[in-house]
Amino acid sequence: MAEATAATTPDPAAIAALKHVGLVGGLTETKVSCAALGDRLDASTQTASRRLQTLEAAGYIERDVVGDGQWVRVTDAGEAALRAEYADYRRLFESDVDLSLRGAVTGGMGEGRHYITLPGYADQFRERLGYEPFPGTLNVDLSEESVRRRGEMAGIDAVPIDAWEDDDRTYGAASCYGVTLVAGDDRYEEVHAIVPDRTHHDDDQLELIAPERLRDALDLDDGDAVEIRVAATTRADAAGEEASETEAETEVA
Ligand SMILES: Cc1cc2nc3c(=O)[nH]c(=O)nc-3n(C[C@H](O)[C@H](O)[C@H](O)COP(=O)(O)O)c2cc1C
Ligand SMILES: Nc1ccn([C@@H]2O[C@H](COP(=O)(O)OP(=O)(O)O)[C@@H](O)[C@H]2O)c(=O)n1
Ligand SMILES: [Mg+2]
Repeated sequence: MAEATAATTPDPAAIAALKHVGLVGGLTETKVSCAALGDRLDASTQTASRRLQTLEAAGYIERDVVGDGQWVRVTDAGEAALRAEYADYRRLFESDVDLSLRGAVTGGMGEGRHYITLPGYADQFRERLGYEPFPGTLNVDLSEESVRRRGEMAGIDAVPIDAWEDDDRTYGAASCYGVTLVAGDDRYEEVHAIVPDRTHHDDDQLELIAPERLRDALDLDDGDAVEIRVAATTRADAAGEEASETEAETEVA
């Protein structure tokens, strides 16, 4: 079984250039000159040009060079990177992140069951999530809008599942986000969206685990619309709780 690898991520300087392209209209399409971009970034025209090349190579922008500049459009991957930045700021300043993703139930590659039941993962699920998941992952094909918004999950606290190895190979780490799965008038609260570091799926699929077979619990078939409400606890919340606990302890002492 081939192991998928993550693509290289542009550095913060390239992300700053991407933000500027977005601000001048690049989320649809905009004409950019490297001289103006350089001014804005306090860098030379050559540096600005290199940043655009980096962003293009990473698949974050598409470019069409013309005589007096270039038309630039931020791609979905680029927008997701900007939304991940946005999530960091929300985490800093907001305690109530409201993220709801939508999509349709779909079948996957039949591998979820294998991974979920491996002892190296199953033991961690039991200890850290407090339940033994049904063997498999319910796959959700996210809407275009939700594919763009899923980058915001970076700002929400996840339960980490560590990498491990056996005699034959290594197994990658994963993050579990507490979610509520809503289907019509029914909902299932004890669900986690599991995001493996290594996966064969693109960003458009989100995998869910739960103590029960969700297709039975919520009477789901392929194609059924579902909403995934990501729990509104952020690191800002957690920091606030820790601070008030410390204050309370100080008062008692
Ligand atoms: C807990 C967990 C760990 C995973 N670890 C790996 C891994 O180490 N290497 C890998 O190639 N894929 C890994 N995967 C991803 C699977 O290869 C695959 O992308 C996905 O889980 C298939 O699910 P499906 O059968 O529902 O389509 C992992 C998946 C899960 C759920
Ligand atoms: N909590 C869960 C996990 C998996 N499932 C389903 O259980 C089956 C096995 O999961 P899987 O991940 O091995 O298979 P696919 O998602 O690749 O089809 C699939 O039909 C999933 O949709 C579920 O209904 N509820
Ligand atoms: Mg699955």
